[in-house]
Amino acid sequence: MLSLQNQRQPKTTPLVDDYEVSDTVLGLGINGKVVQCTHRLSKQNYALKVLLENEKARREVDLHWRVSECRHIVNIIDVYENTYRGRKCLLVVMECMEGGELFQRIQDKADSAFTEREAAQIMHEICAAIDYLHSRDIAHRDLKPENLLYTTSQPNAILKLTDFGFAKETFSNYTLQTPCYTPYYVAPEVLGPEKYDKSCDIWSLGVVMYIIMCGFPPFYSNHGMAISPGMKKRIRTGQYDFPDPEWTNVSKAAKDLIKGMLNVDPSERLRIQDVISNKWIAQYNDVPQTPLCT
Ligand SMILES: O=C(c1ccc(-c2ccc(Br)cc2)o1)N(Cc1ccccn1)c1ccc(N2CCNCC2)cc1
Repeated sequence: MLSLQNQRQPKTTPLVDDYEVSDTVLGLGINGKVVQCTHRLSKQNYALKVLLENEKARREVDLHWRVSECRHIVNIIDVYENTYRGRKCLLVVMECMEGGELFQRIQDKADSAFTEREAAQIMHEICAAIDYLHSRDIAHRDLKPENLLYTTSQPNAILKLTDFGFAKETFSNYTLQTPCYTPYYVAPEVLGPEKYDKSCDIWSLGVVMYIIMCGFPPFYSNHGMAISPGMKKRIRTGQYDFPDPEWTNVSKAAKDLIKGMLNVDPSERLRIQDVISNKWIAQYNDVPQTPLCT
C-alpha cells in the first residue's frame, strides 16, 4: 500500500550541474557507497550516497527523507534521480558528518571507554533518534556504532543516526480503520507483526550501551570470529554478564537499564519511551562521572 505521505520528488536535473563529485569514498552503506561532493556555488562539502534505483532504494530514501528533520538523524539536503552509465540512480546529498563514527571514538578509547556520564549523554542522543523513528512507526533495524556519526570532531559535536538501508515501516495492516478481516478469524500475527521490528532496535540499543560502558560487547564468539554457535546460543538465551574489573564501579541503574533492553522476550523488552524516560538517561547530567577505564 503506497503511503499517502506528501512524498518529496527527486530532482531530475544532472547532479553534476550543482555539485562537483570527488572520488573520496567516505564509507559504504548497505545499499550503496558514500562519496564526498562539493556544492559548486557555496563550496560547501556534503556526503553523496549513490543508490541504484529500485524498490528497496526508493523505500530507503522515502523513509530517511521523512525523518531527516530530526536533530539526531543525518539530514538529507537533496535527492536527484539521474541516469548514470545507462542505469537509473538515486543520488542522496546529505550533510557531511566530519566527526566520524561512534565506533571509531570507542576504538580510540582503546581498552577503556567513556565516563558513565559521557555514556549517558551518548545514549540520550541515540534514544532521541530512535524515539523520533518509533513514534512515526519506523524501525531502523540496523542500529550499530558504525551507523552513528558525529557532525564534527569538536567536543560539542552532535551524534546522528544514518543508513536507512534496513529501515521499515511498522504500521499494522490491521487497524480499526481498515478491518479487512472478519475479526473472528484474524490470526494474532496479523494484528501486530510489526512490534518486533521496533523491539529489535531496543535490543541493539542495549548492546551499544553495554559497549560504550566497557569497550567490548556483551555477546561475542570466543575466537574473535564474526558469529559462532556458542555466541548464537548465548544471544538467544540472554547469557551475558558484567565482568569485573570493567563493571565493578558501574551504577546499578545503568546495569538495570541494560538488563531491561537485553530482555530475550521482545514483548517484555523495554520500549523506547521506557528507555528515554529512565532516570539514568533523562537526567544524564546527574549521572556520576565515574571513569569507566579498565
Ligand atoms: O570481539 C571482541 C571484542 C572486543 C572489543 C570489541 C568491540 C566490538 C565493537 C565495538 Br563498537 C568496540 C569493541 O569486540 N572480543 C571477542 C574476542 C575474543 C578473542 C579474540 C578476539 N576477540 C573480546 C575481546 C576481549 C574481551 N575482554 C577483554 C578483557 N576483559 C574481559 C572481556 C571481550 C570481548
